Amino acid sequence: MLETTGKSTPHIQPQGAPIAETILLPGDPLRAKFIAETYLEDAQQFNQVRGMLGFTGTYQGKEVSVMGTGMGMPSMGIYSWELINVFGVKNLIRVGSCGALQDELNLYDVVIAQGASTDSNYAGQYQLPGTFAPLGSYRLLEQAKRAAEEQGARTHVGGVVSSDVFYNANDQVNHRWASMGMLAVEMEAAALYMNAAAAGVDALALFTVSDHIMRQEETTPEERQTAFTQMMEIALSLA
Ligand SMILES: O=P(O)(O)O[C@H]1O[C@H](CO)[C@@H](O)[C@H]1O
Ligand SMILES: O=c1cc[nH]c(=O)[nH]1
Repeated sequence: MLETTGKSTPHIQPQGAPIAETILLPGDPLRAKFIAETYLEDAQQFNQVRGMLGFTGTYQGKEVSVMGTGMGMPSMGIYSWELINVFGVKNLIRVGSCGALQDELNLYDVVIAQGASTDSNYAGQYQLPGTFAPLGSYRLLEQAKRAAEEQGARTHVGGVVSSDVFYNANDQVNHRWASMGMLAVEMEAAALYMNAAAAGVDALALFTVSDHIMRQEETTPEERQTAFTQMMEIALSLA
């Protein structure tokens, strides 16, 4: 466990409660609570600032934390940066929902984001002499793919789009990303991958397909909070 005594940030105040080196990061803090209540033994809450609930416990004897990150790259950017650079977290695994862009994806399928293209300018801060390609950790990706196969989960590995815009005024945007082979759209993975790359730690984003953009199919908010258990179990196996 990482020692947090005396450490706090404007957004994470553990008050001495531990944080593990491996953390699961759903956007929705109630999904974090669900994961802690369903899977963790001896869970202790380590954050409640802004309702962004965080918990630490054990899963099959291994230490693991789970915390909400909110929606969008600025929010993910803050929480993942603080977890990595202040609290020393080393393995960050996003467990999100996504909108499918390709025909072969169905509701509840699992997507593993090998890379995350984006319409955001988050990479501008690094002042690179070109365009950065945000990639997931290959080590975590291999482990996740193996765990998904063992579980028999319908899984797709490839690129996702991390968008700043949920309600886009341009109705062609998703079709353009689909034409470049992107599997799905979501809103945070690129910022997570960039913060991890800048700090030299491992990150991976897993998703459950919550809606199909091209076929106008969707799940309910209750299902988004709790019904994504295959993805959660794959992520927990990475601890
Ligand atoms: O279900 P989460 O993890 O929040 O992820 C997706 O859902 C939100 C949009 O409804 C965005 O945060 C998007 O990335
Ligand atoms: O960001 C997201 C997440 C789920 N579905 C979408 O259409 N977009």
